[in-house]
Amino acid sequence: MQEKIKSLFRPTSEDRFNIYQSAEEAKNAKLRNKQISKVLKQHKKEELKKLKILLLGTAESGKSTITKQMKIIHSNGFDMSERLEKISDIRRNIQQSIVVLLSAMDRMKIPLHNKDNELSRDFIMKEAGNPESHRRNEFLDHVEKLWNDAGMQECYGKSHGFQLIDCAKYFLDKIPEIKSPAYVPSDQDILRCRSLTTSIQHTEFEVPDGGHQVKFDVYDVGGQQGERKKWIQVFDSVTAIPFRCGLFVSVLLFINKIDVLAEKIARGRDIAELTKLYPEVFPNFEKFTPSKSDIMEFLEAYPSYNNETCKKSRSVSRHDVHPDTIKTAVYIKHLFMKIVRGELQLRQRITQQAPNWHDGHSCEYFYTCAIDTNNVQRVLNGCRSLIIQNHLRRFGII
Ligand SMILES: Nc1nc2c(ncn2[C@@H]2O[C@H](COP(=O)(O)OP(=O)(O)OP(=O)(O)O)[C@@H](O)[C@H]2O)c(=O)[nH]1
Ligand SMILES: [Mg+2]
Repeated sequence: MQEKIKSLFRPTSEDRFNIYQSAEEAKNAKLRNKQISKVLKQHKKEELKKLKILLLGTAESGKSTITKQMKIIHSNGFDMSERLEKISDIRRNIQQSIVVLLSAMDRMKIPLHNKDNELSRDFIMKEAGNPESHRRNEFLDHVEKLWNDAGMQECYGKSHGFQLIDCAKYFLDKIPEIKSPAYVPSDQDILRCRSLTTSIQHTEFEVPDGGHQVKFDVYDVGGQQGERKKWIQVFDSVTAIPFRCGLFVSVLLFINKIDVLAEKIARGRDIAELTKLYPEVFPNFEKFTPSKSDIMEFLEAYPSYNNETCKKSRSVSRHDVHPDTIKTAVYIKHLFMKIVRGELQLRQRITQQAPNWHDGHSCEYFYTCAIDTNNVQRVLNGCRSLIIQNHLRRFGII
């Protein structure tokens, strides 16, 4: 389409001087004008049916996991070759996890319970820098022995105190299955697998809405600091005329990994202690008390096998959710909403450039657990209506 528009705009020699020598030339110019209007109209019509979504967030915040869920929910999911391709990433996740755990054991002076496993530890640490060793089953045999060691389990119990990827336990528990030559990663394995994004990933899919198909263009970018300079490229493409809608479209805040938060708190992570270390970033955490409606809203979003029962009873407590989990998630939500509304000053260098950057944005929040397809499906349904409404409003349709 863009090519078509460009070709129509390509100036002829008459256009350059804007002088029409004859009635014939004037007629031709009029005709081309008409063609341009027609193409632009058509383009606008097509753009109306297309919604561009940009997923932004820090590294490991779950952007690619949300994109994978969109593929599962709205596209055809993953075919066999895509599944098999994930095996080496999964094995790499296992290698990364066990090396981090062994280093932590060393630091915390936790010995291996079974002395025979020291051979396995030496093997793994010797191979730590070898990018190919995860491919060998011998490697996984050693990891399996180590993971079953009581000393290793003690170290894992203290893992809230050091940086370990979220999928470590999930894949370490699955080594016997992963070692099998018949292993094919399931949807859940793919969702759990960590591989950092280093280029802009573009996914398209269509969603039925009110009797017609709405096209979604989703851009997933890398969240690591070195990757963030690439974000501007995507902003450019979504804001360029006639894709201008991108810049002022709704901001949807996903407060993700609520299950990880719950698990860390259950394993002894003291959030009050943590927030005290960064009082400027987390002001007044200790004094904060979530309202009854805040609590109910969080519990409704929190994944559970009997969520329906919870919703019906409109309960403000649940035996499987620690009060600190609710307090922390709701606190984070309030913090972000204050920032978006401009009620809380961000650091100087951000506010200096655009003090009213939040003007013109609508911001909605969702508590999410990106590895849970039911949760994401519910959240995406809510987002879809909001995005479509804002989009139509922008084009003056409603
Ligand atoms: N338990 C749990 N794990 C999650 C959740 N969301 C993402 N993860 C895991 O967190 C890890 C990182 O997720 P990604 O989707 O790769 O993160 P990202 O934001 O794309 O990271 P970059 O590409 O580096 O910017 C993966 O192992 C995911 O399975 C969640 O809600 N709960
Ligand atoms: Mg990613």
